[in-house]
Amino acid sequence: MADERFPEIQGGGSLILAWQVRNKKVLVVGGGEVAAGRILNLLNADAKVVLISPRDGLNPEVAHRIERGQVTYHDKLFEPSDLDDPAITMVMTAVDDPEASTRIWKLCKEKRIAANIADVPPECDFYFGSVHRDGPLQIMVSTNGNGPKMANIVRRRIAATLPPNIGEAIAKVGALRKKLRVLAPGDEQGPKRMKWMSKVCVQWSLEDLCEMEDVDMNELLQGYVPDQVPSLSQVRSGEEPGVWQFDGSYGWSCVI
Ligand SMILES: C[C@@]1(CC(=O)O)C2=NC(=C\c3[nH]c(c(CCC(=O)O)c3CC(=O)O)Cc3[nH]c(c(CC(=O)O)c3CCC(=O)O)/C=C3\N/C(=C\2)[C@@H](CCC(=O)O)[C@]3(C)CC(=O)O)/[C@H]1CCC(=O)O
Ligand SMILES: NC(=O)c1ccc[n+]([C@@H]2O[C@H](COP(=O)([O-])OP(=O)(O)OC[C@H]3O[C@@H](n4cnc5c(N)ncnc54)[C@H](O)[C@@H]3O)[C@@H](O)[C@H]2O)c1
Repeated sequence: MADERFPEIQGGGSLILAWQVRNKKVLVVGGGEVAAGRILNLLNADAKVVLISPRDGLNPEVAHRIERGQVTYHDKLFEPSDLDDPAITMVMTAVDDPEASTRIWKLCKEKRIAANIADVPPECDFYFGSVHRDGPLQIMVSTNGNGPKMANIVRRRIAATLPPNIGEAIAKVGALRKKLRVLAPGDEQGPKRMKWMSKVCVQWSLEDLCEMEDVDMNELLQGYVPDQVPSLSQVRSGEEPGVWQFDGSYGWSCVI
């Protein structure tokens, strides 16, 4: 029976997460075009990438990453012992050899290592999606295996509707939240902190958030204790929010 108070379950989706791989070892097998995309995503997430692929099949982008020392490279075909390092948290294969792929997948399952075998959905613990990135903002679109190209099209459409400065505004909010946690540390402040931050995000325009400098943040934070959210112009003029100030203009009102 449906109960309007709670969301209906819609099975068949993926659990979409933002996996933190910073400084964690991820093994990539294969050095073609698909691997180049995987490596880019991993490096953007600050992972330590270990790449196994014979030099003669390297894609130019992958070769560039190796030259720059952005990945740890082993010029060879995959061997089972490559999975012996217990620091490996994830494996991605993008090879043009389905049998090798399946062997690697089985070994990963024995070792309980999460794996993505490009092009073989039944052998994926996780799928990739189409990602839009703007500074700290990431948007991933998944069609859950139905239409990867459609994921690309939807992602582009979404990106086209976003304000151009949204990433910058979010970065400023991140800096403000950091400062707030220093000013008002502790778990007991949590609910007040969260409410106040939400108000700032709702009441300030994206333009004002982008414009916010370090000194403005410090001034704005003065509003935290009295639970007020002054606007950027109030912050800059030192006005208090909600306090009427004479702006130099007179108005008339007639009540008949
Ligand atoms: C999103 C993206 C991310 C990325 O890989 O980075 C991604 N595929 C992308 C492109 C793409 N892949 C393919 C085409 C050719 C056109 C077409 O088939 O549509 C194009 C288009 C192109 O190349 O432009 C071929 C293809 N892909 C898969 C199969 C196997 C199969 O379906 O059985 C086949 C062979 C089908 C066949 O033989 O017919 C499988 C998967 N591909 C996924 C992700 C996962 C599901 C994501 C989802 O459903 O949303 C999943 C399940 C597993 C995985 O690989 O993680 C990236 C776009 C990024 C971007 O441009 O923004
Ligand atoms: N999921 C997707 O989005 C998607 C899109 C296109 C293609 N694919 C599939 O992904 C796979 C890779 O595609 P590609 O275009 O990058 O292929 P590619 O042929 O350009 O590259 C394959 C790479 O794997 C290396 N390789 C082969 N066997 C190896 C082994 N045993 N150990 C280590 N390295 C090995 C090769 O030397 C080469 O560098 C293919 O199966 C392709 O059909 C997936």
